[in-house]
Amino acid sequence: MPVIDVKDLSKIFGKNAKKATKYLDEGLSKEEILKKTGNTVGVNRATFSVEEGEIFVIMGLSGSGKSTLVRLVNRLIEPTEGSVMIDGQDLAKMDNKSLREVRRKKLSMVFQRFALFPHRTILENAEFGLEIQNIDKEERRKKAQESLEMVGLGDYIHQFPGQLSGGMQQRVGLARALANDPEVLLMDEAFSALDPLIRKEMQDELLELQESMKKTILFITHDLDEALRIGDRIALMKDGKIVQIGTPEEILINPANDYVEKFVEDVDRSKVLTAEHIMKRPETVDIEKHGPRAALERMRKEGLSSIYVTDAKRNLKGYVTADDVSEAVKNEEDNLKNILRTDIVEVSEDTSMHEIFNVIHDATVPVAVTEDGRLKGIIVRGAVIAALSGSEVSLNGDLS
Ligand SMILES: Nc1ncnc2c1ncn2[C@@H]1O[C@H](COP(=O)(O)OP(=O)(O)OP(=O)(O)O)[C@@H](O)[C@H]1O
Repeated sequence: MPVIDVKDLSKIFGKNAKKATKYLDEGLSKEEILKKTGNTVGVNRATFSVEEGEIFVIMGLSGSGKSTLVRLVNRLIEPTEGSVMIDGQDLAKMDNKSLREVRRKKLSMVFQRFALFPHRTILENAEFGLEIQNIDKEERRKKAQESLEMVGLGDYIHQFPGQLSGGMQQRVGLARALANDPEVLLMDEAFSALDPLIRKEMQDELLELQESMKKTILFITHDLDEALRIGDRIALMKDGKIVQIGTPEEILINPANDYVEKFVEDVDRSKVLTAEHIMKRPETVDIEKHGPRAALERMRKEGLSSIYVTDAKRNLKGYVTADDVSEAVKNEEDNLKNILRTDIVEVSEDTSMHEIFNVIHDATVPVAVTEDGRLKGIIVRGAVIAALSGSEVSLNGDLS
């Protein structure tokens, strides 16, 4: 069951919501509806679900409806239509008390402007969420301190916000949200006020924290690079509508329409795509079963100038070239061992294209994708170039 399940969620601002909804059904644009009814379409029939432990990013330009959407998710604003389920519970069916409970215990919000109290210490700020839940002092101190330590502020707990840098203040905001130990973190442009370098640091830190804490995170941003960096999946919004939901790779490789394509046009693909997305199934021979003759036959059949060699368990042993194999056949050798070449660069599935590009740029050796020594795939030069330039190519199994 998804932790957050949103269906056909809409928000129309203004007094003529019914009429505006009708126009939406008729396919009128946000602008046309504003002209005709004076109402603003905040969110237009958004449907998505967020799985446990996932970082789901809502991304879009200013005014596309991100903040409205996140406020609908924690029901700070009432939807015009549609439903929000948190852990299978329908927010619309809750009375105020249960709603407050859900907001306090399950959902914690991290804001852009930190929203810290200037006259409270860092520790007192971090324990604020627990304080309003009437958790006793000792326990909330302990929890607040733990979460401050988690974000690397263990030594600053008695300082005041004004004594901390922007990045550190944002950590306090994060620690305050974490002290609640919520299931879901709602992060609304949480890093947008930070300098680019600090921002990147915070993104890294969030990803690192997430490795161990495995929260479900709904992250709002207008920054595409940020979305691509931290999102497991991204929902791209335009004029209140979600125009595409997908992993960063899906969005880059298969943009749903011209808008998305234009949007991602300038992205540095090499930083986002990894070996996994471009690796191909390799042709192999098994060194324990196949000699030069079998290898040669195989290469001729497939039109290859070289072929990978593994053992029966698919552990990568090396590769052999057609020339060497022909020679070995001529000399009636019965083993591939003597002609085995091992100058292969091994990468893992999550090695970035950027790194791979540097490798294939500098060397002519084949690149193999392995995991614990087992051959999972191969990287073909053409695929790297094609992926970086955004086009698809068809490939053969050649090593070059
Ligand atoms: N309270 C409101 N009353 C009327 N219109 C609103 C209200 N809140 C938001 N809107 C409108 O709804 C649309 C979506 O706004 P929203 O703030 O959700 O966008 P956003 O993507 O979060 O933008 P930003 O990044 O600038 O905050 C905009 O056209 C906005 O003008």
